[in-house]
Amino acid sequence: MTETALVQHARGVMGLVNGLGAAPRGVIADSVRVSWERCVNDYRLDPARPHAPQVVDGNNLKDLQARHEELVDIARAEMDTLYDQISGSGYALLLTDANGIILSEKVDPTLTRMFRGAGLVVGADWSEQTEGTNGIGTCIAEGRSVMIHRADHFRARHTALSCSGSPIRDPDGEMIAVLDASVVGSHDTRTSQMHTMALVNTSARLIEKCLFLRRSQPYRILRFHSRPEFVNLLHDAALALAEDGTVVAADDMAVALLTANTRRSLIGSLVTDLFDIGEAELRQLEATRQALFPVRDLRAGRRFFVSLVPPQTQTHLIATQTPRRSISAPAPEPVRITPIERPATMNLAELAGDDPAMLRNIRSASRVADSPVPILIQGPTGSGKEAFAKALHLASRRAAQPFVAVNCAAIPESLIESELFGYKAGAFTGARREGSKGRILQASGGTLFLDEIGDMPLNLQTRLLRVLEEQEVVPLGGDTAIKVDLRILSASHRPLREMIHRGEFREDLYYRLNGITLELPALRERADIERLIRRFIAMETERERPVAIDGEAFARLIAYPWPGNIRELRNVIRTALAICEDDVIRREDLPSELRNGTIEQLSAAATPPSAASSTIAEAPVAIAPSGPALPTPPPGTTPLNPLEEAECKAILQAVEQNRWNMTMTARALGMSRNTLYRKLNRYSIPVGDKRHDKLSRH
Ligand SMILES: Nc1ncnc2c1ncn2[C@@H]1O[C@H](COP(=O)(O)OP(=O)(O)OP(=O)(O)O)[C@@H](O)[C@H]1O
Repeated sequence: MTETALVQHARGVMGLVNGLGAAPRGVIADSVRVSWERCVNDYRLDPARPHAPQVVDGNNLKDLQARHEELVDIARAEMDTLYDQISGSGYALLLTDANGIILSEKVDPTLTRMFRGAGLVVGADWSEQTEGTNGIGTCIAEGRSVMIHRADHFRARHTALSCSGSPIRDPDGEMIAVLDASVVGSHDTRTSQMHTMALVNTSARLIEKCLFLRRSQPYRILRFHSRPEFVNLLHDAALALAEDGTVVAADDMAVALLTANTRRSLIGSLVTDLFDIGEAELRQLEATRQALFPVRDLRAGRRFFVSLVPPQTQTHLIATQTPRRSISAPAPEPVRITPIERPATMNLAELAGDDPAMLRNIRSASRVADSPVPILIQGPTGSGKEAFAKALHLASRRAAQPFVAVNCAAIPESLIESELFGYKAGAFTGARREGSKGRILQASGGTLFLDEIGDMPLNLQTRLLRVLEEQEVVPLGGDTAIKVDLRILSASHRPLREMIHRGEFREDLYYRLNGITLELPALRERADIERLIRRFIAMETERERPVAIDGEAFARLIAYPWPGNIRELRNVIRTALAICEDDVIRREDLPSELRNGTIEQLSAAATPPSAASSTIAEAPVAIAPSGPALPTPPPGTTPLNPLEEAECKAILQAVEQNRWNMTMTARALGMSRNTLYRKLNRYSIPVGDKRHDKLSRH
């Protein structure tokens, strides 16, 4: 901001507070005006006065962090998830205590300097009393979520910031922290900041939930939701119960679902007065741990599903991670499998199985299940993107409305427009006489799933964007717009971000579709492949009696890299079941690519998990025995600056230490796999070397 702009901002603030002038820019919300008044009248701050950030000293900071260790620990995992969702957008995620002191942060390492310059550092005091109106301090002062966008800030020097802060409360309802996402110098509009605000709010609620569950460990915890698939996920409602069934704590979701006024109004009630459940049933539920039981809310009559977690010493928050499979130990005995009925559609929990990445996806998705936040599903072909989209639709309030899937890659380019937007009678030669409604209109009220969105031609991307922004569609040959109400889910196996850089995909459409991104893992990366194989055999067999798979065939299915993912696995199993003799699947029932060679050769043939998220340069890389040497940049690319060189070295080192396992490398570097692949691409580090891939699989 120029000197003049700074002075103008300060003058505008003072003018408004003193009732003399107009707001500095646009319309200022009442809550911002009230905050500015607090800054001037109560804290005696001057918006123009230069002011160094107030940072607590190292020892005091350590004390503060130690005092909030449990909170910081819980928040870290959630901040990692949120960061993955908004990484690449230049945000700093900040956790502060109830006084606005930053306790921890999650920042893109390349932007650290910029955030430091803006005063967003661990230990800094962002209370309203010190920094004036801002996302953290004003959230604390108002006791609610706030978005402070650019010129809403009181101090002129903060007007490059956009901040979204959400309060975090302890199980007693006391505000103990703020979670904030801030960006410097972004030209995003206030409206596009709303997405970030919604995600920050959800993360703050989830941190509260984890804290609630951890602090309620000495009690029985009753968890409930109207949708059975949400029970025992972080999105459900929870009541902590004393031995005799008295509610000793309730979370906000319980307050909302039971339409109570406050947490306090639930505390002291007997659970048997809230639901039509008796003590005997509670005991039975406690013994079966996590089994679901249908109940009715005795006051409002709503139906819920409940589970009961017994008192425990270890937190039981979310599904535990399954250890990675070992491919070196084939099952020696044939595995017998009892047939099960094939469900018409699978729900989210069934699709996720026991895979941690999939479970994380469900957690992310369940936060926005009933909101209009659009979801972009990325994953390699056949990994289950459409199945996941359908399950998301069925888990939302729109479940009874249409789910309309459009595969942008399958429709000829010349027909996409009429297929999507519909047309009036006689709109073009060859059009049906009665016209066509179009897929967008068909989906109105329900969900529109845009599959292979990366294949949509650029000119139609522009039209689609307009439909999404205005929520109305004009059919071809028509002149009146028709209002639509759409939930948008989209999917792509192509790297959309790279397509944006190449000018093949509109950036504004990308952000409009990508409220959150879910990455579906390739089948070879799933931790629950053995369970999936068993389940497919059980589902696909048409026999009534059990079937079996012998150890050798089973080991081959586990070792094979599955370039076609779940779809390929299903087809291989269908064929094997059709041709196998004596109801036992053996090696000879498998296709040649799985049948030939040793098991080690099969697994060594694995291709890198790059197809979904990135196109990685194939240039060879030289790795010196003493440590990683930097790859030679391909001709025509800009040489690396010293900072990039250091980052490239650190990534190479981490990649080697983690034996080219990209998931572990990303975790070690504290970045998402997507970001890692982007950086590998940027630094021309190839991941296609089969030797490395083989190493990563053991
Ligand atoms: N977790 C799962 N368990 C069982 N079956 C699954 C699972 N995920 C997907 N499937 C099945 O695998 C097949 C492929 O899934 P789907 O069509 O959803 O993949 P996709 O990623 O959308 O594929 P593409 O990229 O080719 O469009 C479908 O028959 C689907 O029902």
